[in-house]
Amino acid sequence: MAQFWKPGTERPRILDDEEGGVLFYSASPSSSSGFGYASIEKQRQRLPVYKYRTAILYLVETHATTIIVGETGSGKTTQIPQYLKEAGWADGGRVIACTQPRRLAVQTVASRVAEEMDVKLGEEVGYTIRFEDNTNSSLTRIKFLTDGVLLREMMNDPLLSKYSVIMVDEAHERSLSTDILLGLLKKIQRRRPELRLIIASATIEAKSMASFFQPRRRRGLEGDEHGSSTEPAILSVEGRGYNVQIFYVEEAVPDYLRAAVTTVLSIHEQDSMGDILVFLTGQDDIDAAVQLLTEEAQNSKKCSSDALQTSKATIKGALDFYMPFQEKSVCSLRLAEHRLIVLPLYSGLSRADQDLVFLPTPRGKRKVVISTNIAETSLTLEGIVYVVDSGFSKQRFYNPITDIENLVVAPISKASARQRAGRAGRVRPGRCYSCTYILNVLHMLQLPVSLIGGRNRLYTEEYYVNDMSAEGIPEIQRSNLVSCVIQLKALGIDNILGFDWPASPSPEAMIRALEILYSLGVLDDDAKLTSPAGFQVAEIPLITVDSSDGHSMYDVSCHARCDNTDPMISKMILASNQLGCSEEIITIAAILSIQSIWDSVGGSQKKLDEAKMRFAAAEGDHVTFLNVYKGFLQSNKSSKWCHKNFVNYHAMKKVVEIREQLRRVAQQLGIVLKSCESDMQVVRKAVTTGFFAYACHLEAYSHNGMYKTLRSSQEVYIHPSSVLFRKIMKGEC
Ligand SMILES: Nc1ncnc2c1ncn2[C@@H]1O[C@H](COP(=O)(O)OP(=O)(O)OP(=O)(O)O)[C@@H](O)[C@H]1O
Repeated sequence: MAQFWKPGTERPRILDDEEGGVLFYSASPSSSSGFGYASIEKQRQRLPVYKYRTAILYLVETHATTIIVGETGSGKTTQIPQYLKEAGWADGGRVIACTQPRRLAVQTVASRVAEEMDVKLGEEVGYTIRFEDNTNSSLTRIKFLTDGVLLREMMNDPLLSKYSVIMVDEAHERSLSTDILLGLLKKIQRRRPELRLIIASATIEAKSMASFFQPRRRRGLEGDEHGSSTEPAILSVEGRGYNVQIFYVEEAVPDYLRAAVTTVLSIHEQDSMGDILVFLTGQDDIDAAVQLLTEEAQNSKKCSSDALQTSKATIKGALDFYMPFQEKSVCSLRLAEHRLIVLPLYSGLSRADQDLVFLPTPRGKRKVVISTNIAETSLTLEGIVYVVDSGFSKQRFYNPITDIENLVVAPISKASARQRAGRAGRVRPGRCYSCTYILNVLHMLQLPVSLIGGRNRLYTEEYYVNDMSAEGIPEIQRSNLVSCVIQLKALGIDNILGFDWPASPSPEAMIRALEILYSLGVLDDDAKLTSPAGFQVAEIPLITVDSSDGHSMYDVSCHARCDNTDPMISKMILASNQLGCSEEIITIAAILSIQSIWDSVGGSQKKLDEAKMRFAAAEGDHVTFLNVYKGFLQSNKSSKWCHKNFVNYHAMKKVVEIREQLRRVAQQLGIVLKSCESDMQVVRKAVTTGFFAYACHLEAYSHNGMYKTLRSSQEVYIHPSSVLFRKIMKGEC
């Protein structure tokens, strides 16, 4: 059977690498035992990483960089910062930082560590994510933050001088921000030899990471003036919390979404109690899965008989429990009657909706969390026993020649699959039902992966066979680099092409990014930030949600990952100040940050199109968005109104949340908050000021709505989800 990972089998140990000068350190493997309901201190001591406490502290003391590889759930994230603090690394006002690629992980891990240390979150242990700083400058000693936020901190403190140790966690993810951060930290180390770096992950290629941190001019192991070695050390933490059994489907499944839903129902019918975590790709998939689960559960005999046996009081108790959050989710209410509580989890949800997944499951119920890869790393959801892995995620792919960035459903890497499985087995044994086997089958049969359920339209066999690595392609090599360039420029890195990257970006993408920034007036003739526009654009924090579960393919603009900067949106906001339409443009910017505000699941495509037409503006989607937002406010932010108009209530709540944050940023930048009332001409001008690089013209001879981009004569079409699609088809535009 084509299994690529079996739990229980020995993970290959990392060996000495004398040539590369990498030190290997291994303490005796730990034997993990059951946790039971031990005190928090006992639980901490039973984690595999505990046996390595002394070794970790020794390596951090004696090496500038330590790379720690340990199984998921072994205790890297929650324990190592505490060990460092106990050993005095936070004395004298210094701070220990631990970065995460995702905001949700930052918040949950920080609260767990605060709980373990029995301190109030925001004091000794705090966190910072974009727009939210829950730290105290004089009290906080352990700080969790996204890698993007740490990059932003460098704008004020380029050497990150308050930090004694920086732990870059989940480094295998190789997000854009992580790679920029790693390059900059390496630079900082040269200026601050006393700074300690820890690079941690369950699935990182430790040797290649170590060779990146090798000093260019080898100074040997005798060390620097601080008595520590500049050679990186690698530590392998052996052992895991609980066993996770892996199951693969025997044959290729035609539709991973249906397969995932069926697996959930069969677990529910056949397996013992325990919550289920399902990994799908994005909001659309997840909403569809919730819908399917509802329908299937209603047809399920077992569920119905269970529902009959469940006393009314129990049902009512469960409904009351989830009522504040579920009033809009009719599906979940119906499923609660069948003992299943289904909760979506993606970054486009408001924080309150995301928090639901952490609530304890009511007695006699089973919680099903359907998530994007937002839950793939660092999260511990206590009740999870079963993981169902679709084997896919949404990934961005940028083509610098056509300047088009698409977010496509693509196969995940082995590293991701291990991380997903690792969400089980953290507080009790678990099981992972993996659908990733279908990829191997297709590979063996030499079939294009795009055959799977028709969901992988842009994924070729050639890509799979030749390019897909065990760890996935670093984001920097498949992204638009506009936001990355502006960040480095803002940090005073002028020679971007000569920057020391862990993985080099393509020169074409880099040149294209420089071109765009120059044309936006953000960079001058010497490729330096202009004043004030360039600096202001760099100041506006990114407003898009995590791209990893992000945007529809319609949004081909440069939406970047969390806590970055999106210069086109920033430029649009700045332009709105002069044009007197900042209120409208901030609304548009907030909506652009959401995957979709439309509810595509509740009914037929025809009904959705009709609903869209009720808001449609001749000017296009941006003005249509304003109409939807206005309607939502007029309805008093009603979920019923959303349901009736095929508008996604969760998304609209998130829009309101982001809009508020953006208004605050705009005010800080001195932008006057002003509405242009009904003058949509100025709104269009502001949008064009930001996004003119994507201007295109309708080909006169074209009968099928073909446009060509002004810049590269690339053929493009209006996306079917646009309100202009119908008009163009009817020849009205
Ligand atoms: N919120 C929580 N509730 C209960 N137990 C938790 C919680 N967070 C962590 N734990 C326990 O601590 C263990 C270690 O978690 P930690 O996040 O430190 O592991 P890790 O090695 O960083 O794993 P990963 O790489 O998967 O994030 C978990 O396996 C779990 O047993």
